[in-house]
Amino acid sequence: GSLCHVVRRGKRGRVVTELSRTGFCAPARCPDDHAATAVTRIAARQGLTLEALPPRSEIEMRNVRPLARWEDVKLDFLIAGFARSGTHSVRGNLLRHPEVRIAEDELTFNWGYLPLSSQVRSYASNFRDELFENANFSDASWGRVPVRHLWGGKGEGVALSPRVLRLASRIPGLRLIVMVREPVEWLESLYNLRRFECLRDERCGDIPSLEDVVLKGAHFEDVNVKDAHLASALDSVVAHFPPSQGRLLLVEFELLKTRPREAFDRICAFLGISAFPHDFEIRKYATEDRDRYGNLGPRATLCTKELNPALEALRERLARSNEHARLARLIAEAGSPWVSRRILLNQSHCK
Ligand SMILES: Nc1ncnc2c1ncn2[C@@H]1O[C@H](COP(=O)(O)OS(=O)(=O)O)[C@@H](OP(=O)(O)O)[C@H]1O
Repeated sequence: GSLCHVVRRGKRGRVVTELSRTGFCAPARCPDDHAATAVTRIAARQGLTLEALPPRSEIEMRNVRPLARWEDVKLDFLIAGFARSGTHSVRGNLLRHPEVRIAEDELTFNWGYLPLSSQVRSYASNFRDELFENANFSDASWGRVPVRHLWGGKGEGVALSPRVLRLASRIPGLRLIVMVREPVEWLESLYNLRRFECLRDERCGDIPSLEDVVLKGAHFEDVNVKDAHLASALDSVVAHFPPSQGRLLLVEFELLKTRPREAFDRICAFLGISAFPHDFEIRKYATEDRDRYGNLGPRATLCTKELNPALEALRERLARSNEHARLARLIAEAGSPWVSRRILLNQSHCK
């Protein structure tokens, strides 16, 4: 397939208008003339004929770019969300697993209905063999080194995008791992990271207070109180990657935090790879933000007396959509043998 633009050139050959942007199917090695004929026909159907255009106009096909299919993407698993829920820790430890290769790039999959071939190629370059040549997989405690490596990646925004979820579900055999954190604590963590990132950036404008984010619906970057309704996003995840088909694993942040070995046993079983050996040190990643941003002031927290009204308002807001009960049900239905008290009993991290 190809994506092309039809433009009109005016006097002196300047492009006057881009008349249409269209996609059509043709063999990848289709000669230019044939492609031009196809495009001229498509343009004519839209009323774009030479006769219909002002004198001296020309129709020109430019920027023809070959398309690919989502089905052409090879990816075994994606850590698809949610941000601030331990996704770095899952990625970092799986990266040290000899049966797994993990893409260096963040995999946002922010592609169109048909991805460009160049997008698929650039994505696949994450898995070029030489990328891993120097990796050390000779740890004796792992025993046998496997032949087949699973290809994985992290794209923590994917779980929040029904469009990308729908398209990515076409990737053959793709399975998702989604980390779930109690929504109040999650919003607080996201707010703090984005605020610190913003403070570090000189072009950053006014940053609303956490109180205003909660009480007045103020938002900046990707911080929006509406997104704290994680269960609604998860409904979409489940619809496109049904756990009953083995396509989705939901892992609670609390499990990762309090019983990391169990969390990784579940992840390895889901992926069908060997469990981490007992002497493997499960590491924490992205937990150092607090230290990194220490010089920019204290973290905002909803747990102070002054912010108690905001905390209660957020809890009420979430209660109205039955957020915690829905999360607990989704986690249990996705096969988790354990749901934390934090989510099951709607316990605030402040207590
Ligand atoms: N193993 C473990 N134990 C306890 N806490 C952990 C762990 N791994 C990550 N974290 C906390 O998770 C937050 C970072 O999550 P992510 O890696 O998903 O963040 S990111 O969106 O990809 O930047 C960040 O949360 P906050 O510190 O509350 O902001 C990390 O401290």
